[in-house]
Amino acid sequence: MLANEKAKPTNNFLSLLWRVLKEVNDDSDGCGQKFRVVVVSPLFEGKPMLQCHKLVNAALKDELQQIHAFSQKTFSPSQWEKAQGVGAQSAMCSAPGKVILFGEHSVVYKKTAVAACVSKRTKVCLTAGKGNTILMDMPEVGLSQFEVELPADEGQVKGSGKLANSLLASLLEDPGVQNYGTVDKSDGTLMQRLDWWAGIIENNNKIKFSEQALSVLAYLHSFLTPRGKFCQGLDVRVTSDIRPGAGMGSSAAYAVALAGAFGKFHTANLDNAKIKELAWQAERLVHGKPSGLDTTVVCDGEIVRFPIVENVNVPRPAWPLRILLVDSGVARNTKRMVEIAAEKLKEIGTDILEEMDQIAVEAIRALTLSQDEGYKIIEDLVEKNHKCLVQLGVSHPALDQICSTAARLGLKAKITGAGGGGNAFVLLPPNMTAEKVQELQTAYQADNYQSFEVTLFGPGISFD
Ligand SMILES: Nc1ncnc2c1ncn2[C@@H]1O[C@H](COP(=O)(O)OP(=O)(O)OP(=O)(O)O)[C@@H](O)[C@H]1O
Ligand SMILES: C[C@@](O)(CCO)CC(=O)[O-]
Repeated sequence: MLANEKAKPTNNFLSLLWRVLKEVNDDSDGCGQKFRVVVVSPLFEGKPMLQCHKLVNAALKDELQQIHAFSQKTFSPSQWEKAQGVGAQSAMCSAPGKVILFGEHSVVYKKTAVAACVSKRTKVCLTAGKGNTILMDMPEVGLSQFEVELPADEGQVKGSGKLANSLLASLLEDPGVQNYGTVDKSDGTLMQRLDWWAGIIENNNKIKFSEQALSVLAYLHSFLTPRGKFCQGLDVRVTSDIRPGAGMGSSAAYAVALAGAFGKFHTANLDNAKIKELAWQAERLVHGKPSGLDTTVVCDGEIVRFPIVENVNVPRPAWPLRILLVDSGVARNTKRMVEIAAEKLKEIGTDILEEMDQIAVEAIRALTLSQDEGYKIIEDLVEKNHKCLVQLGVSHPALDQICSTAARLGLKAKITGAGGGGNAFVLLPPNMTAEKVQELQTAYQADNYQSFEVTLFGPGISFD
């Protein structure tokens, strides 16, 4: 049996292998003692086959004692790509979610923000499909086995024109788009392709709340396919453990992974700057006015200050920066929340944006200080930033309740992301014990809020 996501191995040995293997073939009829495996690792780069096999055998020394038969094929990533014909056949890319520590909303007005990526990820797999069918699986947004039959040849690509024109009006007018070499407003073929996709979005009754997701796909597909064949079947599978619309950057992770996967599929060798640009454009379809913070942190990983200041990196603090994410369970959409903040700013004036900028700048400084000094400052800034977000009108009674519970227990909390629902985070003291964290979580559970301590920092975009 060829192992795939559905047939994910359950016993310990196979689960361990799963992280490094491309394929596990269980030939044992269920007894778990006979396996053929394919291992792809950068450790094999430049090494003879025998040496690679020895590395695998050494890594699995204990497990191999319990197995009757074990055969392996080893590849370095470049050998694997060659063997697979990647670029023509398949491409995979994943990106993490993020937590905005300070500066959401004010960053839309070019004020300073700081965000870190988290260990939860979204993965996009593209595989050349059969015939002309595009098959999409995006369970996170309720699209499963969504099929689009492409015309047999390019000459038959004709659209209705309505939605495509409005998409194009907002996208192609932007000078950012022009930086991507293949986009040319006067390119009739490109316009027709986008128009055709837009027609599919408008006319298919299977698409309800997930229009945005498909729009993003449509956009990227249209823009990147000039490098490939437009009328070509494709399986698109998006898997994710980031809940959409909860402030954890699901749309950025999706957009970055999609841009990376399409770039790879068409062997376009996009660098991170191009991937970020494409992902930002895709986010424009979802948000309307994204700052670029989310796509930047999700692509670059670790922790970023935004807008980027050249030669200024934000290092991870030398002490454990710990947060508990608490999900209000209230759905909202970022685009609407950005509009609400904009309306509020007209009413209360823009001085608050300067205050929010200073909070983020001070936070970046505090992260470089010692634990005792830095943590105290960060605590204070969490409270101040949350108050500003409340003034901007992007809180919600559930988020207020989450922050009051934290306050009752002597802790500081704030909205993270667009607000209006989604998550808040509670800043955890660096030395807080597991029992105390559990007590806090139990308090949230009593109010029906799910919570979890999230792992901050770590890698951004990945093609493994
Ligand atoms: N796994 C996914 N598959 C397909 N589309 C997704 C996926 N995750 C997110 N999206 C798209 O992103 C939209 C959610 O974006 P939105 O900006 O409202 O929330 P968010 O990114 O989770 O929150 P925030 O921007 O505050 O961090 C979904 O409606 C969908 O269009
Ligand atoms: C609300 C916002 O600041 C963050 C959403 O994660 C919007 C943006 O930066 O684009």
